[in-house]
Amino acid sequence: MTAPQVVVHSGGDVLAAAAAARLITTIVDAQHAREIASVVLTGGRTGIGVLEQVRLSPARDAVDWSRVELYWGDERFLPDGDPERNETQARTALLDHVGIDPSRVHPMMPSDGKFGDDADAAAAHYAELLATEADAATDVPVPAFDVLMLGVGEEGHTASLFPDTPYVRESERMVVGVHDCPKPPPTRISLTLPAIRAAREVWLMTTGAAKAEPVAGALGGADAVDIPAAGAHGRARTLWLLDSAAAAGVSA
Ligand SMILES: O=C(O)C(O)[C@@H](O)[C@H](O)[C@H](O)COP(=O)(O)O
Repeated sequence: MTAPQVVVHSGGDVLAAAAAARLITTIVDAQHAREIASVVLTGGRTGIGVLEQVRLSPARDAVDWSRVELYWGDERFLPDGDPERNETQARTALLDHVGIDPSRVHPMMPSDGKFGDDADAAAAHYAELLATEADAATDVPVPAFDVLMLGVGEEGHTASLFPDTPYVRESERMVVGVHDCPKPPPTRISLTLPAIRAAREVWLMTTGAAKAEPVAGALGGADAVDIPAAGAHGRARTLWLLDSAAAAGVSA
């Protein structure tokens, strides 16, 4: 397991701009090394704010967006195009503005898709998709994601893995339908911790005083069942990108 690295920014706006710059260079480097970069997006204000900053950055043109493979770490199980879907928000923030190859964009199924309101079937379908791109570099059936971004909830959830649930304990399946979530909407689809850990780099990005407790807990060695964000780490790097309010409880 990679030891977490912590970068503290003065505020949320700086964090979003700095993370956007980091994402652009990470994609450029991955394309240089491996032709195609694979990136896992997240929902939430911080994750979407980073995508907005990528859109606003002139450096975004350093990326060949047609060679970026895009996945999601979790999705709110809502109808296609719903403004609360992580996919919809990512498209509005960035994807509609750059030359993405539509065949390389892999959203999780909406609740009015092929599987109707069966989130478990939609999750199994996403697991099958990930398995078709599985990479020998990981020991699980998912791609070797170059970078996987995550947000952190006030009670320590990450992706849609909430504390003390069967989903955060999942060790076999790569993708799960998540039910009865405390954060709306109640039904979601999420990568599990084993799938998240297949990523080369995992970035946990969060801001604000309300996140100080889970951040301190996760970095202080909490069990992932209690603080799911504590269980998210990358094969090569685990990076916590925080503002000073969220980092308030982290010991230097
Ligand atoms: O779809 C979602 O809701 C998420 O992916 C979720 O895990 C989110 O990233 C955190 O709840 C943080 O959200 P904020 O950045 O808005 O606090």
